[in-house]
Order: sequence, then C-alpha cells, then structure tokens
Amino acid sequence: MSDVLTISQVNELNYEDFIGRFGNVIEHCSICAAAVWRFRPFHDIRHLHQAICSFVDLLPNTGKEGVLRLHPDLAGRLAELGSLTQESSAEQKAAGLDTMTPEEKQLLKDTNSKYRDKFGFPFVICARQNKKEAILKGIVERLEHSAAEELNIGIEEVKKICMLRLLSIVPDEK
Ligand SMILES: NC(=O)N[C@H]1NC(=O)NC1=O
Repeated sequence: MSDVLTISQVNELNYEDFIGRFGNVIEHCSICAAAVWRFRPFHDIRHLHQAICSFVDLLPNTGKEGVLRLHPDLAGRLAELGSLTQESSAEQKAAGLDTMTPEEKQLLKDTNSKYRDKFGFPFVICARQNKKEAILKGIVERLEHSAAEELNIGIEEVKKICMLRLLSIVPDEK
C-alpha cells in the first residue's frame, strides 16, 4: 500500500486496515477510529475528521480528560527516552522542541508539572501549529484558566492535531 491514500481507497479499507492507518490520529486512542468506521463512505477527509470530532464531543468530561491524558508531555520523559509515537515525535520536532536550550527545557518541564498538578491532565497544544516560543508562552497563559476552559481548549487542540495527522495520510484533493 502506498504511503498516502485517496478518500476512495480509505472507503475501501476493511476494519483492521482502517485501524492500522487511522488508529493513532488521536494519540493512543484507536477507539476514535474504531467508532467512526461504520460511517463510511466518507466524502472527503474533512468528513472523516468531523465524524471523529463528533465522537470526541459526545464523550463525557471524564472521557475527554482521558483523551488528554493519553498525550505525552511536550519535551517530557517519553521524548527524552525516545519513546514517543512516530507522529508525536515528528510534531515535537516541527515545533523545535528538540532544539531547546537547557533553560527552556527546564521551564517547560516545571510548567508542565504545574499544569498537570492544577488540572489533573497534561497540557496539550498542536505542536505543528506553534513554535517552541509560542508553546512556552501558551502554557504560562493557559495555567491561569479554569479546568473547564482548559478541558475545552485541550480538546480543540487534539482536533487540530487529528486534522493534520489525517492530512498526512490522505492529502487534501482540492
Ligand atoms: N502534550 C501535547 O500537546 N502533545 C502533543 N501535541 C502534539 O502536537 N503532538 C503531541 O503529542
């Protein structure tokens, strides 16, 4: 199978192959792809994205928190151990998180811990749409929010990450 797919090829995938290709468009959360397979045929990649987002939106808050918890910290332990998923590793690199100074790294680590202590889930941001400076600024600002606000913002970021992961598998035909 080629690296990228057309939407017609997506619509022809059996369940196992669909999960094989889309199981990680939401980090470590293959249930999102499993839940939407029944909605084939998809008109285009946006339609598939919409189906996944609707499934996520229907989760209770505990489920949404769970989705956030499945995300690795940016420049955290898993990154240091080289144990990130391929997708997450590429995204963190795209943001320049692999080229942070020791001071920037420590600041992000400390702020990530504060964030997790306050909200009970990790700070999630679409790394492909933000450079390291914006991420460091963003986390400090978002620490001031309420848990309800952060749950919403975090889930919206997950949806952006999902769209970019989908587009890397099924480039936009327009
Ligand atoms: N914590 C966090 O935001 N992680 C994610 N963000 C992103 O773009 N990829 C991730 O794994």
